[in-house]
Amino acid sequence: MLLQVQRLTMRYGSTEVLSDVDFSMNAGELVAIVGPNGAGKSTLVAAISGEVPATGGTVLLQAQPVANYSARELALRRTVLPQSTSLLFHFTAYEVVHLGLHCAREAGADLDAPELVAAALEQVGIAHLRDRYVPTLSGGERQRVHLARCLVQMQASPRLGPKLLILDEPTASLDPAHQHRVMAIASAFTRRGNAAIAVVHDLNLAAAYADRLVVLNDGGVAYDGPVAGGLTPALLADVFRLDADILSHPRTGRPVILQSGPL
Ligand SMILES: Nc1ncnc2c1ncn2[C@@H]1O[C@H](COP(=O)(O)OP(=O)(O)OP(=O)(O)O)[C@@H](O)[C@H]1O
Repeated sequence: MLLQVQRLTMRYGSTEVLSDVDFSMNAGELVAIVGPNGAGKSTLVAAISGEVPATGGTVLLQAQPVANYSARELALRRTVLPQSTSLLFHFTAYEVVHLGLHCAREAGADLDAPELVAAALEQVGIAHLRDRYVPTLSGGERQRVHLARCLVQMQASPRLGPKLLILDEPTASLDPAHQHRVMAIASAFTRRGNAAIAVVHDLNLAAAYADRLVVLNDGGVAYDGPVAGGLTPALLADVFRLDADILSHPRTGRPVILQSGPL
């Protein structure tokens, strides 16, 4: 098991945001985490990434508690694309993506860095922006620079086993085609023997790409399983207060959520 979240409890002050959450994933899976605003999705991924210590319970990455890894050891095993990035220093896109290699270089890895960086820029569709300064890029372009940085970071230590890509609302500032592209990149990453977690609000995007759906609500897991079983009108009504029908995509057979409005 690549990731095991065991009886995770997260509290801010006296407010309990997550209670006894259990959740695990294998290499090869793309898990979409969905849930209403304030359900605890970002809190869950912050605990999984080791950025915020668990109030209670354990998060195991490659069978070791995330709390036991040093920052560098964690950086070689998992990467996080946050909702927004405030790294606005005077670096070019190429230089920011290149930063993804630094943890591995210090660990003594032998890397053909320029090729890896160029391939990642190409993969996220911004090869033409490689020499632009990141603060001058649009929000969506910047988001793709950081996705490329994450991809490079996860190639930096091939000997350390399957990697975990954590995406917290990765598509928020992207146009529709790029939203699909990011999810397809995450999916391709899992097919190379890794795993990815994506927090997404767009249920259709989750339905189109995820292998598994985890629905968070009221501090706990309301559903954990195949996408098709989870996205029912009853669950959408209960958890999201949403009036919706579920159709089947005529070409892919994946669920399509037809939203009529709030309940
Ligand atoms: N640093 C903090 N201090 C106090 N409360 C917090 C803190 N961070 C988050 N919370 C609260 O914890 C709850 C869960 O927040 P979280 O950001 O994890 O939810 P989310 O599901 O990611 O929400 P959204 O969909 O709006 O991004 C919310 O009620 C939020 O107000």
